[in-house]
Parts: sequence; C-alpha cells; structure tokens
Amino acid sequence: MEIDQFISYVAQRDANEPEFLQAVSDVTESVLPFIRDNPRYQKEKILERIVEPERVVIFRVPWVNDRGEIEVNRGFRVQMNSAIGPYKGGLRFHPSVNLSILKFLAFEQTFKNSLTGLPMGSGKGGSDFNTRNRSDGEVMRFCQSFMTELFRHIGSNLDVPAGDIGVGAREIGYLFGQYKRIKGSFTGVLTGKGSEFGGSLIRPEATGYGLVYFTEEILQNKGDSMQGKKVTISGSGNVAQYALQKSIELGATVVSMSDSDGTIYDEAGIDDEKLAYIMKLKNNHQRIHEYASKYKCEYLENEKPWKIPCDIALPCATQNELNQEDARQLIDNGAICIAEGANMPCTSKAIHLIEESNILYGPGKAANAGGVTVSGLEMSQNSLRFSWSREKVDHKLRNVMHQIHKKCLHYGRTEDGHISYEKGANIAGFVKVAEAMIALGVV
Ligand SMILES: NC(=O)C1=CN([C@@H]2O[C@H](COP(=O)(O)OP(=O)(O)OC[C@H]3O[C@@H](n4cnc5c(N)ncnc54)[C@H](OP(=O)(O)O)[C@@H]3O)[C@@H](O)[C@H]2O)C=CC1
Ligand SMILES: O=C(O)CCC(=O)C(=O)O
Repeated sequence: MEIDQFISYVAQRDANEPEFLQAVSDVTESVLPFIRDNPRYQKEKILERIVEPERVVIFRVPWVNDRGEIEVNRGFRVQMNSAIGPYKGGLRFHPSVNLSILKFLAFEQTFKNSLTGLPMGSGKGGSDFNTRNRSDGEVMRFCQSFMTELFRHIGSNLDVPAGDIGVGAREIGYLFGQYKRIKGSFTGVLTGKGSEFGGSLIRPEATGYGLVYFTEEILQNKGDSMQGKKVTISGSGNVAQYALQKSIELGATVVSMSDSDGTIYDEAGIDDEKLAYIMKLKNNHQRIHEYASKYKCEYLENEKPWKIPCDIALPCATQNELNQEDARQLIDNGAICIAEGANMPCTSKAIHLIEESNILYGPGKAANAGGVTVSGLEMSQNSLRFSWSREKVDHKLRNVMHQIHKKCLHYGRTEDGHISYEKGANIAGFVKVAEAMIALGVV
C-alpha cells in the first residue's frame, strides 16, 4: 500500500479530524516502508487496526457556576490501544478540545508509551471546559461532574488518566477525590496525584526534565551538550517551567517563555529567582506579560518565540505552534536543535524542512515521554504501596530517556547514514505494539 492510499482510507472515515489525520500521516510516512519490508505486519492489518480507537466515550458534563447558573460541557475519553497495558494518557481541559485533537493525542500516546518500555497502553481524554477565570469552587464542581460519568470507564488495571493542558495538581486532586468518594476505595486510578495521597515525587518535573535529558542525549551523540547554549522555550505551564529549570541546571541560558497572548524575551536569561516568579504567576493563572513589566524585558505581543536567535528551541505549549516559516527562521538564525516538549508542536511541513536541513530534531513522542514514564512509575509505587525517593525516581527517568534515545538510534538510520529521530521513534514505538497485537490475536 502507498502512503497516499492509506491516508485517503483514513480520511474517508475521519474526514473532519485534521489533527488526527496529520498525526497518522506523520507516523505512516516512517512506518509504511518498514511494513513493506516486514509483510507480516501488513497481513495482520496492524496499521488499519492501530488507527482505530478500541473505544471512544463522549458524555455530558453539567455543573453549576458561582452565579447559580447551569453550564454544560462535553467530556471525552479515547481508549486507543490496550495491547501492552491499561489505557494511559492525560486529560486536557481547554476550549479547543474536540474529538480530532484527543484522537491525535491518543494516537501519539500509543507510540510514546511503547517507547518508555513500561507496560502502558494508550488513551487521552478531556473537555472543552476553560479553567481560566474560574474559581476553585467552579473547577471543583466541574471536576466532580466530569468524574461522575468518567469513573465507570476507568480503573487502575483498565484506564489510568493523568494531567495535560489545563489539568494540573488542583484538578487531579478534585478528580481523585470524587472517584474515591463514588467507588469507596483508594486505588491508583489517576497519576499526577499530590505526594500526600499517592503521587510520585518528580512527576510534576518529569516531562520538562525528561525533555532536557533527551535533548542532552541527542547533543552528546554529536559530541556536544547543553552547556553554554542559548535556548528559547514556548509556553509557561508545567512542561515549559521544568524544561527551563533543567536547562539552566545543565548550563544553558533560557531567554524566552510565552503564553497564548505573547512572548517575553529576556536577553539576560531567566534564572532560578525569575523562574520562581513565573511559577507563582502562572500557577495563579496570571499572564506572562507581567514578567516583562517586572524585569523590564521585551514583550512580543501575540508572537511566538521562534524569531529570537537561539541554538536550541524547545516548543512546550501546544500542537502546530511551530510552522514551516518558523522552522526556516530558526534554521537561518543558526539553531542546531529543535526538541518537542509539547505534543505535535511542529507542523508536518516544518518537520520535513528540519529533517532536510539536517539539524537535530527530537519528536515529542520520544522527547516528552518523561511525563508518562514517571506516571508509569507512580502506578508501580501505588501497586507496591510504597514511595521512592526523588533521587531514585529521577535516576529511573534519566535511564528511560537514555533507553528511548538508544531505540531511536537503532531504528532511525536513514539511507544516507544520518539519524532521523522521527523515523526511529515511530518505528521503535510501532514494533512493540505490533508484536503484542499479533500475539493477542485478532481482537
Ligand atoms: N503535562 C505533561 O506531563 C505533559 C504534557 N505534554 C504536552 O505539553 C504541552 C504543554 O502541556 P502542559 O505544560 O502540561 O500544560 P499547561 O496547561 O501547564 O501549560 C500550557 C501552556 O501552553 C500555553 N498554550 C496552551 N494552548 C495554547 C494555544 N492554543 N496557543 C498558545 N499557547 C497555548 C498556555 O498558555 P495560556 O496560559 O495562555 O493558556 C500555557 O503557557 C501540551 O502539548 C501537552 O500535551 C506532553 C507530555 C506530558
Ligand atoms: O502521565 C500520563 O499519563 C500522560 C501524560 C500525557 O498526557 C502525555 O504524555 O502527553
């Protein structure tokens, strides 16, 4: 089968799902030639099966706001693939959430979770609920209503959600509280929990730290490192904050952060004290432009950070935030590496340009796998009824990122001898799930 043929087969069934089609197309480009060389995957129709979620649940989420009015949101859970373990993946609360976005995220999660080497299948869920400008009481009532339906579809051996955009420690706490209340039992049904009630140390830091560990791996493979590099980061949420913290710890200078209103450009570099201010700001749902007023740096209203000259760009906000033009600008300004903290932040055209330009590219499913890795470790600790130290979890995280890098090298060599991390991550993620699906029969 040709790539175009397969994409039109998927497009016929999922015509109104552009983000999902984009993710499928990116993966198919790497995986289809590999399948041609291994015809049993074709005979078993693995690709046709892997793009079809095992189950999708869509539900009504009615709740009462602070003015006593009823509001209604839509809830989703996409249970994508359970061949190698229980469904696992975050919940996103953002007004843009729809089925296409959640299916692309769940699809990416299939390959990412496989790459970690841990026994986790894939899923993703969420709601079009906007947490911005909502009181804690409103967020709590929304989360309770959301879980009042979701609880019947999840379980510690069935489906274990976590956070994503708009779902942090506060939301996970409310969701877990409601699950525990309805079920009357205390189980590890969510990850990213507070450390007081079963959460793993290092989970908040894990995606950002893992991203920088992976970036350091791909640089070291070229005899280079983060030391002394100028880094631009987009976003200012969970992933961005800890990517920044680890980058400065490894000797880099980070000069930007952003939110959906604009970008701050601090040429002097954002140090630990300034980061503490950003954490306080963002964790209180304020805007990043406040930083520019306080530290008297440049604020680029309604702009992304990609025109700022840098060595390394770490997109950590959202999908399709770095397009072909942005990639061109980064390359022309001398960037040597782009590694994805967000899921699918680079458009397909941007990826093609980056790969053709031979600068280093760390695809999200490898580079941001640290978050779900520590979620997997949280599940292990919950099963053991035990908590590991920060050092132990961090050591395991670092080792998983090292192993993911090795898998990318193994499958990522191209005909001209260079390493495509895109190809390597897609094929390495695919093989484990495909083998499990074959072993489990046609289910
Ligand atoms: N949390 C995790 O463990 C993992 C997260 N990821 C991915 O990382 C990315 C960031 O997630 P996370 O840090 O957890 O989320 P947060 O909600 O903590 O932060 C999201 C950040 O991205 C910005 N943002 C969100 N949507 C948009 C948009 N449409 N345009 C511009 N900026 C936007 C937000 O700005 P604003 O405040 O203005 O909304 C905020 O700064 C996502 O792609 C997520 O899927 C990947 C792996 C694991
Ligand atoms: O920790 C998890 O289960 C999922 C994290 C996540 O949503 C992701 O990897 O995109």
